[in-house]
Amino acid sequence: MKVRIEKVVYGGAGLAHQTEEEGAGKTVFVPFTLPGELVEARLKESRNGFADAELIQVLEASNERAQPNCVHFGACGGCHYQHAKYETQLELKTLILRETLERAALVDLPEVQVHASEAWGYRNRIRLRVADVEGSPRVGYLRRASNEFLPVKECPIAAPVLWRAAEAVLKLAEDADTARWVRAAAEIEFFTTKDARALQMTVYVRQNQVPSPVSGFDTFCECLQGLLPELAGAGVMMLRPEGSLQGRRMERPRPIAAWGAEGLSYAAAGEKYWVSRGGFFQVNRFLVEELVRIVAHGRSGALAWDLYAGVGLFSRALKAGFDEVVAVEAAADDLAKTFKGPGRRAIAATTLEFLRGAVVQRERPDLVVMDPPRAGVGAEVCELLGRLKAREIVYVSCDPVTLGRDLKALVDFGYRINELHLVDMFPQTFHQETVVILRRL
Ligand SMILES: C[S@@+](CC[C@H](N)C(=O)[O-])C[C@H]1O[C@@H](n2cnc3c(N)ncnc32)[C@H](O)[C@@H]1O
Repeated sequence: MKVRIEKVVYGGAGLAHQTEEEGAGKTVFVPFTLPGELVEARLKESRNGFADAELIQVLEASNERAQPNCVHFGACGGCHYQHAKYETQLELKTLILRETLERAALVDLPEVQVHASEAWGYRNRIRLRVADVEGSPRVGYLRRASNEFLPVKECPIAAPVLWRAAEAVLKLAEDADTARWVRAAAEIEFFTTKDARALQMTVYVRQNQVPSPVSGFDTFCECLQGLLPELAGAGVMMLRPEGSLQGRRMERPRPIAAWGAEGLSYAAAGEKYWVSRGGFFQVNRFLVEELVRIVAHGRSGALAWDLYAGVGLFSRALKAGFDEVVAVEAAADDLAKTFKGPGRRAIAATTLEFLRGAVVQRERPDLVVMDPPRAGVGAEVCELLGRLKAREIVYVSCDPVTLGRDLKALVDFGYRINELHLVDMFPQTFHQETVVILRRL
């Protein structure tokens, strides 16, 4: 079938309508296409009124098309926009953000301020799968829209040291002393600092494949460090056997071996953050400073709350302008160790637990910063914030759909959207990071 792409939607696909003759005007989603393009596509899956299609060929290409930088683009599930020039990716994301917020019934939106990234080599963390291909271990990601392993030989969105680390691990599969650790690994995660001088590795091993003795992990890491001097520390996490009933419900990896440093000291925005192995840190090594500046710079008052604080990235920057900063984080081990001293309080709690208590105490911060996971903050958090009446809220979001839902609730509780920032933390992918500044009316 031939269709003309009208726009690109959240998720990365182009949207088109089938002709009346072919499909009674049904909406079709075709990946790797751009607005205005005429494409030939094959229908894959049809739902009520919608269909997913596979791109066969571009018949009339957009001027915004670019040559993908990675040989795996299209097959790999990681990237969605390498076929578009970087400036075009930013425009697409801006349009998608506006449209998603408007669909959530938000009106009078301010202009979107766009903050671009380096387009390549930006990721400070990658998590690779490891699988045997024709007798040799290979690393890779998941094939697009499937659970199938895709062996890869490059990942140009990752910091080069991360890919060098993957190659060094595979090299150790050639040595009888170290091969068992590579063969036992189900997944391997690498995390590096902004300057790429230090690196952490986490090896995920299935319970029924743990090499014995586990003490041999030290030798493995020492050999790896010989090839990769940046390696500062490493650990082994045990996963439940694949397909086990418990594993499917909730898989909590358990540490079973460790070598070297337990985390990395990550220098960003004039501070040093301690990130334990496996702990959260913003993934784009070039945009962290910009993100911190948008969230915290120039804000001041008596009391600020940093909800979903992670390692305290925003909390520390906020301390420059506030007498007291309270950082709230559900997994607060690193935060509790590092965010202390006069005017600094780290609280190990969920945001909801914290806010329920704060309402009872009648606390009233000047500023609330919140950076939740994809699911957003949800209805009860918005309602409690509506009662707490902070002067300003800064909402950092990685999902425009849940953001729209939460913003609508906050607007209904008396807030106005003053600034909208698109901070492109994830170039080449459909993922987008938004910072919204809300003020009380
Ligand atoms: C997107 S990260 C943001 C971290 C931090 N703001 C930063 O920039 O480094 C979300 C954080 O929220 C934490 N978290 C998840 N659910 C939570 C909850 N219900 N209450 C508090 N923290 C939560 C996670 O552990 C994670 O550290």
